[in-house]
Amino acid sequence: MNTIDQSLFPLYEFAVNRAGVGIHAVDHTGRTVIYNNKMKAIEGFELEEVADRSILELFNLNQEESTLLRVLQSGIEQLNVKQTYWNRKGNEITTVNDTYPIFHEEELIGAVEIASDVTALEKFILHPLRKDSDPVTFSQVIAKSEEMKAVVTTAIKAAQTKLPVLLIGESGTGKDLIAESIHNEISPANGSFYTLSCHRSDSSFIDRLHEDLNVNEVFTLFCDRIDLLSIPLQQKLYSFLKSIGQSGHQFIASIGDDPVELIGNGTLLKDLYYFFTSFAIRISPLRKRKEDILPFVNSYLEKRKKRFGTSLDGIAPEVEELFLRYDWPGNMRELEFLLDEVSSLASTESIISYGMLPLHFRLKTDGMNDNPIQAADFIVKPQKELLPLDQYLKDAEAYYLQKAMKLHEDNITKTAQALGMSRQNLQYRLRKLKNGRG
Ligand SMILES: Nc1ncnc2c1ncn2[C@@H]1O[C@H](COP(=O)(O)OP(=O)(O)OP(=O)(O)O)[C@@H](O)[C@H]1O
Repeated sequence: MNTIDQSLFPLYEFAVNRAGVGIHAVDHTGRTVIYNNKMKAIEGFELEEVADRSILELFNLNQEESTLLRVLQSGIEQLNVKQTYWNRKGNEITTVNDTYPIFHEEELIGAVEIASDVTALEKFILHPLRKDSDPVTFSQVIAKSEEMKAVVTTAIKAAQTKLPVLLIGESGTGKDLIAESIHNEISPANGSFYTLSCHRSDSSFIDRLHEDLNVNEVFTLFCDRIDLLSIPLQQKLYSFLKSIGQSGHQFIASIGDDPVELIGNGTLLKDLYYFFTSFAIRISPLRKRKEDILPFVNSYLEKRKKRFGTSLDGIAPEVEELFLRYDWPGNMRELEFLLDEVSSLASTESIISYGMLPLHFRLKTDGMNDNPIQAADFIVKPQKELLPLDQYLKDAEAYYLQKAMKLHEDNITKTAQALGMSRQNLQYRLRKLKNGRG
């Protein structure tokens, strides 16, 4: 870069950081060199965590999975690649990515990924099973766990008394579903069910509430994620709610975190919290009530079969085990999304096998083990029972191979070279390990 270019650098930096799309650039070795503010927001990373680390390390990806690396290797651009995933902060994100190789004087010097965050848009696209479906009622809520049973019991009570309700739970736990079920449980029935989505940041929608809601009918108003509104907007909403009075309406709100914490850190207005909290209903994350996973899968497959005549009606034991072990940061929505993806690709299969799971899910869950082997397992201690030598050597081999693979970014050729063995031999041992893990 000459001096003139360098003096323009603050302009470039400003423009990149202000851009409404995520920008991630790597140099020819795969090191991150640009990672703008929007990309940080999308992927839930901070710049310090990203700088000077390869994308393989960052995202725990293998080479086939990373579009940036694929483009770096092939030199061919990839356009309009849609990805849905749960980012570092556990938020569901859908992006459409364009990834370009960058050449300078005919030499490939890096690659740039431009990501458009279409998460909000995606929310408007209904899942196939919810399209044209019957009104949502408690009969559709899967509640095998004690936690979920208690949620349903309290929610029914709230519908009977018509007192305001505050639903508390992570994204995808079913707050929306419970809100709509409460509305449809009310007897005699309320008029319209309005959802006020607080995910948006403009204030005009609160100003328009007086016009948009028909205050002459008895309605249900669900204020979805009030904790995402700024405090001045929460104040505005609170004033509006007080001005219309309760007069038979059902008021429901949802928040994504513990209210005490939210009030403490200034993200939730105390008055608004008290307005809604006649009934505070906490919906636990799915990882804390795994009994609900398989009933949900069965009910999903049954509904899909009925509606679309698909042949899937169960899951293989190894998939079942994986589903029960996985933590589901995106909760039921993540599970539902995964089932949508698998079933849309299925043709004549009747059972969901491991091989039918999408690559991104297999990669996330690969190596998940109840007791992953740790270095400390090889230390011989007087109070520890000794393992038979065979077992010890097998565990040591597994540990050593895993570490060696990680060191070489899961590259079989490089790892085999470093360990002084053939690729085939390494592949055979890795396969054996994987099968042995069952
Ligand atoms: N217990 C359940 N039984 C059946 N379906 C469920 C259950 N919980 C969640 N779902 C389904 O999972 C998906 C996500 O649920 P929902 O949209 O209600 O979550 P949410 O907590 O409102 O998420 P967000 O905070 O992101 O708005 C929906 O399609 C919903 O029908």
